[in-house]
Amino acid sequence: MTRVAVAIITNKKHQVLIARRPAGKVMEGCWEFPGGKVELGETPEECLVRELKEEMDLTVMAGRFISEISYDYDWGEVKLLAFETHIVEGEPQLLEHDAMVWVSLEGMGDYGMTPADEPLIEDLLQWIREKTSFEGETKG
Ligand SMILES: Nc1nc2c([nH]c(=O)n2[C@H]2C[C@H](O)[C@@H](COP(=O)(O)OP(=O)(O)OP(=O)(O)O)O2)c(=O)[nH]1
Repeated sequence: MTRVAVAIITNKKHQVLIARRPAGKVMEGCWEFPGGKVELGETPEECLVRELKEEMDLTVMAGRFISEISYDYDWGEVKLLAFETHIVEGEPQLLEHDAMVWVSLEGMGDYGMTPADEPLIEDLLQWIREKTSFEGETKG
């Protein structure tokens, strides 16, 4: 089983950053959350700091754990671990993807996300509803 840490990065409009896997990779053309395989001796949070620097030249801080999803591909099982992730410094660059977009979770259905992401998006919808209603309350 491969553990994969994925970054849920939101902007002020509550849109989430997704990026497209380039030609030549498995699932080429699929959209995904930035992130990657957790290496030996590394926490998922450390993995996100490393991967976001490598993939997008972003300095990030992994925050709260949101949800995990296991999915069986024909080449093996992946477990996606999703964390709320904050940009500390930088603008996202396309170093390993061929496109990126900020999109609302409701609009994500229009993008062909990787199959493992589909059940995760359900959890994220619940998470963002709770988050935005909480923010609404604290704003008075
Ligand atoms: N980053 C990311 N990976 C995902 C998502 N959904 C999903 O099934 N995956 C899979 C694709 C890959 O098999 C794995 C992530 O590994 P990776 O990005 O480090 O590796 P890769 O396959 O792109 O390339 P490689 O390093 O194995 O050559 O998890 C997602 O939303 N984000």
